[in-house]
Amino acid sequence: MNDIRADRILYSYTHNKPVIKHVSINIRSKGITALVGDNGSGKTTLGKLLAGILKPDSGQVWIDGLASQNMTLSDVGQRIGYLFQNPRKHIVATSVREQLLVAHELLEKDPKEGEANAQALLHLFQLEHKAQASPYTLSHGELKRLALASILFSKPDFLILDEPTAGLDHTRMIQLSNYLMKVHQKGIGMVLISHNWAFVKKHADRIVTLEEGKIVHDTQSEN
Ligand SMILES: Nc1ncnc2c1ncn2[C@@H]1O[C@H](COP(=O)(O)OP(=O)(O)OP(=O)(O)O)[C@@H](O)[C@H]1O
Repeated sequence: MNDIRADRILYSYTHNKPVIKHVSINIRSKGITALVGDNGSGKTTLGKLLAGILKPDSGQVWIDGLASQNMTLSDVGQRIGYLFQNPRKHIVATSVREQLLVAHELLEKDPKEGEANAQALLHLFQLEHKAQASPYTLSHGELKRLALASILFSKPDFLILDEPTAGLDHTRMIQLSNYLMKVHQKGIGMVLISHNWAFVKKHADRIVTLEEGKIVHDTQSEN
């Protein structure tokens, strides 16, 4: 996948109150970029704009060379996996296993291949014992892992993860770290939106700081 590029994007939820103010940024498709900043500085909004979930009021976001305005959610979903801050937003099925397979079935792909992929992800995210359980009975950490697994199921080229460590205990956080490193080694770049400084320092090769809807720092990390 090519880089994601934002050109002077402006975005308001409420008329004339922009929360993203003429932001330009080029996100390298193989890198790990952290978006940091205070609560309300616009990180989630910028993440959704870069993911093509929100469309800018003015300016342009280019995803893999295509203008986000002209892309459907399915177009962007095939390229970018977006993890919502609230993992419940991902749940569309009545069992953990089904949650992973649902996109595959919708696309009418080979069931055997889907089953093998689901099994591998359940194993990786230590959810095998919950395969038949309802997603609504999972703990927050389990739900977060399921949400990540369901994003990765469709093998996106790029990930945008909004607060991936929130609600995870130390052990789960280390597991997530290890997993993201494996994903990155496969050439998948990501944007990490996070308040977890240790996590950001460990993974990001670039740290972009937002303040009131503007980029105020953009630094390469020592990684
Ligand atoms: N759906 C919405 N409707 C109206 N205003 C919104 C909406 N979502 C966010 N905002 C406002 O937009 C601004 C930026 O919010 P955003 O969630 O992007 O910030 P953030 O940096 O991700 O914050 P946090 O660290 O708390 O997650 C805030 O002032 C917020 O109140």
